[in-house]
Amino acid sequence: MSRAPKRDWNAEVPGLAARRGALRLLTSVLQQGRPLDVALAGALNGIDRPDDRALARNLASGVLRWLVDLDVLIDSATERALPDDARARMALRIGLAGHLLLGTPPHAVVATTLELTEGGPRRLTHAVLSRLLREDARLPDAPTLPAGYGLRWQKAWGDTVVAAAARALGTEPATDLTLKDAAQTAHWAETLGGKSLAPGHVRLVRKGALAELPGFEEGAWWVQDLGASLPARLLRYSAGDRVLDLCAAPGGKTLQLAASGAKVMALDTSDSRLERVSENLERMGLTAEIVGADALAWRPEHPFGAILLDAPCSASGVFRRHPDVLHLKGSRDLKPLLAIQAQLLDRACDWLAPGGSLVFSTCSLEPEEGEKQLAALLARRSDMTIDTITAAELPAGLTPNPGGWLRTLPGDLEDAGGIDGFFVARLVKAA
Ligand SMILES: C[S@@+](CC[C@H](N)C(=O)[O-])C[C@H]1O[C@@H](n2cnc3c(N)ncnc32)[C@H](O)[C@@H]1O
Repeated sequence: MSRAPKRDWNAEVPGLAARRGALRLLTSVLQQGRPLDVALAGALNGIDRPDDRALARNLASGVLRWLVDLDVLIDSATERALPDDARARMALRIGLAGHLLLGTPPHAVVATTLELTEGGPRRLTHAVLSRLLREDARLPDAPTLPAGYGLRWQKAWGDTVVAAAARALGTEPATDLTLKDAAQTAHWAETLGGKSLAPGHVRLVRKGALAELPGFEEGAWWVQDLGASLPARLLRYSAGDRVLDLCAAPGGKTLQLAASGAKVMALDTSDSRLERVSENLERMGLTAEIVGADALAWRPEHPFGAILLDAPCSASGVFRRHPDVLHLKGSRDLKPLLAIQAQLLDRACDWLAPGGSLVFSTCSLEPEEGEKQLAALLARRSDMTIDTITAAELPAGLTPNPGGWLRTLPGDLEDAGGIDGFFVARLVKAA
């Protein structure tokens, strides 16, 4: 049997390879429910040029940030709305994102969008696009949050936070680095031309290939949002203590704990994600004991002096870096996640030595995955109490909640480039 020749995506209309990649990425996220990062390898397979790959990712990310508003524009130019999953709608979203966000000239937008529509309604697509280009269609100042999230966050945090979330969604966030050696903060901030908001943290101002920056090869830093670095910073332990990083992969917090001298056991149920923990540890020249296990079925041999539980959650707090989280169906259904979080919390409390420290964190903006989960834990366990987080332990500009925990929200540190949405509570077990 003869095989169809492999298609050369790089030998077509200029810019088309990237747009085909963007289309496959968006189909994977919006129709198959795969996170953007997971979809990348498959969707960009066969696209060789790094700039085409980068453009495909930028277009897909732009569409995901501005999806609601791009659809409003498309619907304003058709009498009968195109189905949500129609190829023509996807092609129009990509074409408009290229034009309105990346400045692709109209003739290139029309040529590539019509090619992408392949087998779909070309005349209709052409008519919609021509009308929007002729009328000089614009996007609003900030994206509209996808259905559900605007209302949910308005109820939980109020209008100011919702407006800040919309601004954050429309902005590609700066890259944050965590340093292996916090004593070298000033050195690396200067060498990398970045800004430090906390010891051991550098926020990069310039863009570019991270692997080419000073310090990458030698393992002086890794990429981690400032918010994501706070849970490990707040855990109480001493160098040499046995610390359990429960739900550890891909390992940002494992690296922090190992770099500060703890004897870390990094446990996660996902073998593929644990491979990334091992790779990250190796690049950084750090060590930890890696355990691949379901924490709900596993038992430790000895209690731990400190446990970090960075629990699986909706991840709605990291929408700035991962705008796909706002469109993945699974992230909207909190129930199964809430049940796992509660069970993991109980396991962590049971495995803690008397007087031990527990940090519970979620990268979520949903109170059910933070404040309410904490309240329920305190109500059902008399052996755990809050160990109050103080302002002195946090980067300047962040304030702990009077209840003793930390909640970071859109709008926090906005002038310095913002921070992901996290909930962090520190608890202590009765001695
Ligand atoms: C929020 S991520 C952890 C991120 C990680 N702490 C870091 O900083 O890189 C949650 C992790 O929980 C893991 N997980 C989910 N359910 C689990 C279970 N029952 N047992 C162990 N790990 C679990 C997932 O595989 C995922 O890697």
